[in-house]
Amino acid sequence: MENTSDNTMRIPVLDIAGSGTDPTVAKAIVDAAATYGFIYIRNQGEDIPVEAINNAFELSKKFFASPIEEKEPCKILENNRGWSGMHSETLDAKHQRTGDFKEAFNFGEFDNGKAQQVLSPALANHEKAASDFSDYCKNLVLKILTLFAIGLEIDNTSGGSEWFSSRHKNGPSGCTLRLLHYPAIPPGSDFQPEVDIRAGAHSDYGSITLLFQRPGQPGLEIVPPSSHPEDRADGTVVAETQWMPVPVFPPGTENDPSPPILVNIGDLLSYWTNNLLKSTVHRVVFPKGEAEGGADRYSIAYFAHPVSSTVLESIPSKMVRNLKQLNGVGPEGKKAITAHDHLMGRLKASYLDLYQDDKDGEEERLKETA
Ligand SMILES: O=C(O)CCC(=O)C(=O)O
Ligand SMILES: [Fe+2]
Repeated sequence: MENTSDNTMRIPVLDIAGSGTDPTVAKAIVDAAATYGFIYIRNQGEDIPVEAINNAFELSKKFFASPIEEKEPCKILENNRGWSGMHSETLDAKHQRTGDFKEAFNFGEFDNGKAQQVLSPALANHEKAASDFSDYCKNLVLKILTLFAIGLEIDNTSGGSEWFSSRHKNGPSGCTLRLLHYPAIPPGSDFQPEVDIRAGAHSDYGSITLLFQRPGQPGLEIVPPSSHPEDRADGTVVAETQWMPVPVFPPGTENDPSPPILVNIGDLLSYWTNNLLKSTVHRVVFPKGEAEGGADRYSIAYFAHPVSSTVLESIPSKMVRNLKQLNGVGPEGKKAITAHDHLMGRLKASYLDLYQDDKDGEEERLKETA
């Protein structure tokens, strides 16, 4: 692990433009995912045009600035699509006194450029742009998954470099494009800086997440996997969780036309790889020392999931299989579950309210979204 002079660890910054199947880059990306669970992908516009990212953020601003009467009709449903208002989500219920200081809008998968859900007027006017952005994200995900398969040396006879990417294509999945808005604190609110948080500590659910941040809007923090008590080789226990800030522009990228895209591993891919790739806990905090009220923060996340019917079977990679006894996490020797089962398990744990009165209609709806 790379240690910097101020004793913080640095998430690696990789440039994968033009390196579709380069084994050296593939090894580097697997290493980063196994050590940190987070990777910066430098973005100079080759994989996702800078303009497409800027436009997506403009659309996000327009949507969140629109009146509540326009947002209400697209409120989030059991299918995980739609708008969730301030404090409606509590990502770390054990430690939060109130819900996250954020609102969000989830787009599910598009079908031929059309959203399969209710859109507010602000979004409906730019449906095609949102769909194109979602496609850019998906293509970058497939490229990264190809590099993972190469880096993990998946048997060629079993699918080789296509092993993950082929399981993320040609079928409905839980892939979600999420716009996020963390408003400045309105004067007179009962915001408590010591306890309140923009997004509580959590890990993501799917295979990988792409995260887009804006210049001048920091706040993301991670718990590096190596600082977990169980990972300490000398057996010492870390008394407090070690949070490490994740800058928007890490060293070397300051002059890039757009911040690097953060890629992080979700719970499903961590499970699938017997915890070789790490699903890292992260959160979003209010920047310290900011003027009272602070500033709005916007981010965009693309949560990639395998096709819902994908069986999370053992991965034909020696690197992964060698870990099967070590971590006690993973599909080896367990009843096979699908990507859909895995996602539903995680969603239910986080959104109890949404699923509580839901016993009867549940089966039907699960079939619809599967
Ligand atoms: O806004 C961010 O920077 C992170 C958001 C996030 O972690 C999430 O939505 O899962
Ligand atoms: Fe997250």
